[in-house]
Amino acid sequence: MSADPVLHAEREHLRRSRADLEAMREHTLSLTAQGSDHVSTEYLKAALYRRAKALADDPNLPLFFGRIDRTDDESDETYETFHIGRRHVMDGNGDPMVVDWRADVSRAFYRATRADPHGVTLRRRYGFAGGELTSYEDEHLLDPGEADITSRILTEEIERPRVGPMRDIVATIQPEQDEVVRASLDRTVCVQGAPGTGKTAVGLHRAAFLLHTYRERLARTGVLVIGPNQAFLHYIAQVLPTLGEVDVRQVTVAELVESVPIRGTDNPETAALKGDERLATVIRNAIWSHVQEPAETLYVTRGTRRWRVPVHEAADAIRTLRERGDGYTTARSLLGQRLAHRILLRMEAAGEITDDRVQNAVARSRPVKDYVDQLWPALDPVKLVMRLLSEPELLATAADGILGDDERQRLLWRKPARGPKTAPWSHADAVLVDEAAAALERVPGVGHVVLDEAQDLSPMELRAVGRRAATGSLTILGDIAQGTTPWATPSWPEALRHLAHDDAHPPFPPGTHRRPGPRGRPPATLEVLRKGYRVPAAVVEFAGRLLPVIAPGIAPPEPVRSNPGRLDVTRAPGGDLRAAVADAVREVAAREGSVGVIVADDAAPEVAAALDDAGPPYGQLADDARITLLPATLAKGLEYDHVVVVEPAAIVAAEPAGLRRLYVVLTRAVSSLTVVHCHPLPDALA
Ligand SMILES: Nc1ncnc2c1ncn2[C@@H]1O[C@H](COP(=O)(O)OP(=O)(O)OP(=O)(O)O)[C@@H](O)[C@H]1O
Repeated sequence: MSADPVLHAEREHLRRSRADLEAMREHTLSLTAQGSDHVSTEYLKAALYRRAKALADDPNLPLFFGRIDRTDDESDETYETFHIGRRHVMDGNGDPMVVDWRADVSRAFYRATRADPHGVTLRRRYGFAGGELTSYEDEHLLDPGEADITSRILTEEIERPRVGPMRDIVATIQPEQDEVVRASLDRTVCVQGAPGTGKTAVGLHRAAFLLHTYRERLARTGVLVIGPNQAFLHYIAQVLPTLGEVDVRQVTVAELVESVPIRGTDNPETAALKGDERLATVIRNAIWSHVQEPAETLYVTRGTRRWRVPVHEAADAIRTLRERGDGYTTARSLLGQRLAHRILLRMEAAGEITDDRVQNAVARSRPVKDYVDQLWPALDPVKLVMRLLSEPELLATAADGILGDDERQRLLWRKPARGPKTAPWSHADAVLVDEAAAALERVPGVGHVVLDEAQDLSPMELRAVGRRAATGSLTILGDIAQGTTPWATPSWPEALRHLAHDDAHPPFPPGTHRRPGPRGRPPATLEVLRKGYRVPAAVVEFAGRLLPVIAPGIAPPEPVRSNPGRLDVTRAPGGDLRAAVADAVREVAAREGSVGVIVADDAAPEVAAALDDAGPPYGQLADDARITLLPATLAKGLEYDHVVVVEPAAIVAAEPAGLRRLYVVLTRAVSSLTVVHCHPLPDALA
């Protein structure tokens, strides 16, 4: 028995909670799935199986990490106690043993302060080793004599060595983060935050919160998480499943717009132009340029009679359809019916008996179909964009008054493509195809989209993301100072404008009357996270020297960790970079925690050779090794206890936004940063 009666009682509560969870699981397993038919029985079976799986106890994760005791406003007497954990656990009577961290009662655990205690008399945090409760920490929020302390449990969580993939932060979500996590589903929230302020963590926890709070709605519509690349997705992949959410799709931007085989790359200028929002108008112009003014009367023969739709009536039908604001294909699909309707009116005027079946038959008749095909031809998004990038005349018409001669030249492929399978598609082209597809027909969206590293997306990419959330909301996470693409967003209002565009109201057809938007999207709010949970003070000070140059007006994170961390800047003795790198990596490898060796992309083979010769064993990004060698362009969003940055000058020289890349790279460090160089450091750092 533990000497401390409080600890003893809490351990007892943990033991009982575990037993209750096991009972819940056994109960679920004992249920027989009995649907009305085979399919629904199988469906129920699967649902029960998943529920039982979700109720499995992970012996290494505590069932609860905190507790609040509350009093109601009237009397100080009646206490309610809630243990707060990753999932809800109830006893045999249905009373809560542990409440889900996302439940409404749990909010006070995260938000209560001495100034605003939310009715909380006691907040308790627990220390755990493995799954076993080892300590606790109490705050009596109503006791004026008790001083504010920095939670040791929070400090330990922040300062623990980082090994393996990203973990959840449910036990220690901070008030400014909780505001974002618990923002309601109808709110789009844009988060600007310096490196390590917890943007990614907050975005994933908001997804988990929304899935819990709006379970039914989101089960139907879905949640989508979008990250910059596979390495990043791999790093964050386990966070949502740990929180019990296994149904969230996590994709890269490239996967989001996957429609053509990518076999080419664009130079930065061309990619920037293809990402420019003017291309949305060019694409719509190209699409709508296919609609012709009718020049001939439409004749339809039925039985012994011939009916006609005169040119001005056909033109009228086409004009009204264009003005509806629907996609090209959607509007096209209505034209046959509209023309048939005109014929029906004539039939009725002539005394014929008609009904819907007659109208449908006329709409599907050969003459009407041919007429529609000629005036409003069917289009395919892939072929349309292929032609736009191959046919100077089509591009010239579509870009008239929008792009200059040189810009049009830049867009055209050097050799016109012969077919969609062999065209030299680039990622930026795939984004154009996505835009074309949306201009033809609206794509179904999801209930919520979490977009990470949003500052790097082009306007056209932002549109592609925004349309996935056309009927939902977004969490947009990023840092203007970490924007490294040539088209990185200069400001959040600008990015939000692209994200919130409305495909139903494209910038075309020009001169036509537009209906007001069918749904007013609520405006997005911008939140700024300031406290930094990753980068220690010494490293913040060093990397922060770049900020006035790369992003004036953006503040560095305010480090929460008490340990100032360690910074070593080493000029390679005798100009031998390889030896100096191997030395540095060997030295930091002796410390506890993960190691990231970050180099200019070009230099990766050389540094790999140096480590092979004289360094400790290491792996590449996918290997999950303790020491990872990684190219600078893949470091974004990741973190390592000890970071060795090799030759900053080379990282800066490698790309136009090289100084921003360097800022990203330097801010991956959790405990120590070692900079090894031969060439002088960039002025701003020196
Ligand atoms: N409230 C918290 N409690 C404990 N750890 C936290 C908290 N908030 C963030 N962290 C940790 O701080 C680190 C940085 O968080 P995260 O990667 O989400 O930051 P970020 O703002 O997305 O950084 P970057 O801009 O570099 O991508 C992670 O290890 C995360 O778990």
